[in-house]
Amino acid sequence: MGTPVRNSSNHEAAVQHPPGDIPPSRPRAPSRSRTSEWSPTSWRSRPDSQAVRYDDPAAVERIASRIEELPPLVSSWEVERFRSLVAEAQLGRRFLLQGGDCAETMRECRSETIVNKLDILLKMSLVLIVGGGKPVVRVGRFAGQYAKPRSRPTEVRGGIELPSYFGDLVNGSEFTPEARRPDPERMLACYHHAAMTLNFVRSLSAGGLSGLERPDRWDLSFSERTDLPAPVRECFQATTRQLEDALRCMDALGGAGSELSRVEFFTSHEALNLHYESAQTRAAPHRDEYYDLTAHMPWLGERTRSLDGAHVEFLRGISNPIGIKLGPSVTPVEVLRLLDTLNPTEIPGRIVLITRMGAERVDATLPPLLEVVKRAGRRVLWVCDPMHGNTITTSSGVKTREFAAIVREIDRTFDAHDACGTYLGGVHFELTGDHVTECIGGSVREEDLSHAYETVCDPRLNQSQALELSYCIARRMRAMRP
Ligand SMILES: O=C[C@H](O)[C@H](O)COP(=O)(O)O
Ligand SMILES: C=C(OP(=O)(O)O)C(=O)O
Repeated sequence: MGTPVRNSSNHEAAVQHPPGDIPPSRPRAPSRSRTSEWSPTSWRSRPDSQAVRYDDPAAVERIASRIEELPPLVSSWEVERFRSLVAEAQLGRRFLLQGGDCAETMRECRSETIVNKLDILLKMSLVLIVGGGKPVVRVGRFAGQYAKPRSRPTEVRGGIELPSYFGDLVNGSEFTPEARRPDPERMLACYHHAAMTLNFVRSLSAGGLSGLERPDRWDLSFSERTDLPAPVRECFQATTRQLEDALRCMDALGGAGSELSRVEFFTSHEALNLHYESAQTRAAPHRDEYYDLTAHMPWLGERTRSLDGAHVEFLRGISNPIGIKLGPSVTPVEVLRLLDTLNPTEIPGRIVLITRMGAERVDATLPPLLEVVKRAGRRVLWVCDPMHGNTITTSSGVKTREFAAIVREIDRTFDAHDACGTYLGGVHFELTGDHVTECIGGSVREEDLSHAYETVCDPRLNQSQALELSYCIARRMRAMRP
């Protein structure tokens, strides 16, 4: 990592850590003195393939300075705790569940939407804990997932060409010149919406599992489907019985003390708009470490992982755990170079490699990556994102994903890890707790997509599809247990 250049305005408040919380000294962040200088703004000298073309650069600076003064959204000690959990997951002791919107919007910063999102993530995690047999680290794609990388800078509709929608942090999704104009004020508005979301998430999480409905009220009709092979159906039904027993048992114990009664959520988003990310990047008090305090886990996207690019430069200097998306075009050598650059001193819990190959390409593309990382003895957490490699467009031009392809990618990813002797330690989904019709599968057929197609970017799993997936994953985790 580069030598950090300190700047008096970007220090996290010098407060004491809460008693009993993770002390700041472990594990130490890498010394950054070996390579070139790093600062929260050193990314500005590097190419950024997704750079936003603002027409008022002075306004961008003004807004970024304001965000710099505002309180951080998360704290460095929460990030450290998260890192310690990721480190345990890297050793096979935990499983990470990451999920939320493709593109979070300010309009959907509503209590019902947030409650539903937490509810589905909580239910899925319960299925994985009880059915899969591992403690689960819950990570939301929320409270900051407002910026989207796009394949093309502009979009054409009816012969009119406008800038693409790059997420609410940048512009509006409506197809008008006014909405699509990048507006730096949106960074501040999104900061406020992230803060409101996080505030509500924190207060809901404090209630633990107490608000969770019992499985007998969940929609588990998928587990009765006669087209499921009998052993799968039996496994699903056994998982439901186990869940009911576990919750009854927890009630009897008063909910205290068990893994099931502790509900912790961490936040994540793609660290895409570096004006926003660097404005909230602070040095921890009395330490030579910087944290991006917009989220516990920022990630590097498939479109922004170029080794000499701005995003790699920014992420190499912060101490948060970071996700790295890996698509089918990445080479084993590139992966090793990313690890050398982003984790030169092998900090436990630092790197989460999120593979998103596409169901039909996993078998050819994943094993060489697993082998090279294993042979190099690098410590990473492998996570499967079965969404981004499986996007298709219907003949009427609607972006969707097939549930069956998503399950196939997960199954093949588990197979590849089994064959290589590596641990698949997490999954990453675009999902919502609402009853949308964006992905095909279960009760949603292609002709139903228009009923409740609400995403502003890519299609998300709905509540029942997401729940069914958690059963499929639990089944594979169970098989993987010694
Ligand atoms: O979520 C991922 C990307 O932002 C999204 O798939 C890009 O979509 P596009 O190819 O329509 O730009
Ligand atoms: C853009 C995303 O994914 P990827 O970088 O893998 O395409 C995403 O997860 O929002």
